[in-house]
Amino acid sequence: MATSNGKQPPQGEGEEAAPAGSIGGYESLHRLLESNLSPELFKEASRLLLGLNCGRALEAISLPEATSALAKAHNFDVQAFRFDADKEYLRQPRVVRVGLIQNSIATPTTSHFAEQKKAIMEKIKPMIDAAGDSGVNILCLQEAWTMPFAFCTREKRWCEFAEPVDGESTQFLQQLAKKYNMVIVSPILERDVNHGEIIWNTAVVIGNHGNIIGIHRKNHIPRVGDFNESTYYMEGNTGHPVFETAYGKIGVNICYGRHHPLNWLAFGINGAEIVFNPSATVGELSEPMWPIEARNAAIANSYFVGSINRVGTEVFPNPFTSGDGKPQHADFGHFYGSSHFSAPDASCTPSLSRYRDGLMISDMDLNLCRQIKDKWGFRMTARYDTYSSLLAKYLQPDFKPQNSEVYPKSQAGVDF
Ligand code: BAL
Repeated sequence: MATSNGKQPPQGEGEEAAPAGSIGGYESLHRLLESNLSPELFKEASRLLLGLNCGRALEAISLPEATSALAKAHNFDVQAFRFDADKEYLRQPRVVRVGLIQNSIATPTTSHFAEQKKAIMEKIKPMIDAAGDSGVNILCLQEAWTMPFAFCTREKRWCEFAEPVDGESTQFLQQLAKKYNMVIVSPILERDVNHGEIIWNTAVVIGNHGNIIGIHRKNHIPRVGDFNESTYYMEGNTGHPVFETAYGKIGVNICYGRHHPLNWLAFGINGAEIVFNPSATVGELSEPMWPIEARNAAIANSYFVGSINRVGTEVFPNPFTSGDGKPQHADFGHFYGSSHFSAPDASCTPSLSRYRDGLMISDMDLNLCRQIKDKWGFRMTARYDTYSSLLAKYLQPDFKPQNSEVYPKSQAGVDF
């Protein structure tokens, strides 16, 4: 159920310009197609783009009026869909309601840091209330949600946004987790007070009783485009933890880690049923990849994936360059939102807007994970022994790729 019609007509002559980040005035590709195709054609396009769950298109689910009222009052979108599983003889359905929040920053990056943080918390509070009012069991926020994604600047003053695992933002969310009996995944900039106050890109997992279940630190740190995150933090040291929550087993693959299939695999091997991908990424760099990588991870690992990306363009006081010879600039470009869920059966929800704040909710029957494992047998047929020995060899200094130079032609002239 969407609160905004999402069908922005293309801007005609003299009309105000299309919203920044829209697709010619439309919120998303899905909305563009919905507005320009016949219902029959749109249904076919949706089938091809979003797949089918249990043989049918995903059904939207209706939410309480309180949720719609909050969305309208605070100008964010809400969409909600349901993933079913086949009925089983020996197991009851295990339906979990999961939410994703995407948002822009709330004040300019030139504002006082305390004001920036406070304004973001005030902005997402009604969105979390909407999730709570809707009965969301597990909610995930976006990467480094408490701050602008300032890691392009290489300026170390932005480290002041870093906080201990049990710091201000965790305390803010613990109250809401208890209030709504909701697990909350909170990706922040962590100040590791027990290890020289170094900084990590960390997801704090807060239990539905307001307890801190655990943390995960971003495993893979980008050195691409303006993403100068390696200036601030190192690769994580927490492995691939899967957190046993009251509602199911969850993992967190933070942003750039989505480009690494083995990262996704490790969470699957550790038993994840839902893996969240809290991210911050921009169109020119990654948008063609965005709908593919998480969906493929869900398929390959037979689990659900919740992909979250922030929205908006964040302009910083001091220009910087990407070190690519191009002119200096003061922003990353447009963070394109497009948060969505992917399922193990290759179906997925439409995406949230490319430019508006939004809450995406999904009911998912976790029984689907094992049903797809049984159907496709990807874990069974994975031949991990083959790949683990190849990787072990690859790590040796004297490794040589298996190709014709290494394996001389056979008598018949056929390469091995
Ligand atoms: N935060 C890194 C950007 C990307 O992987 O798309």
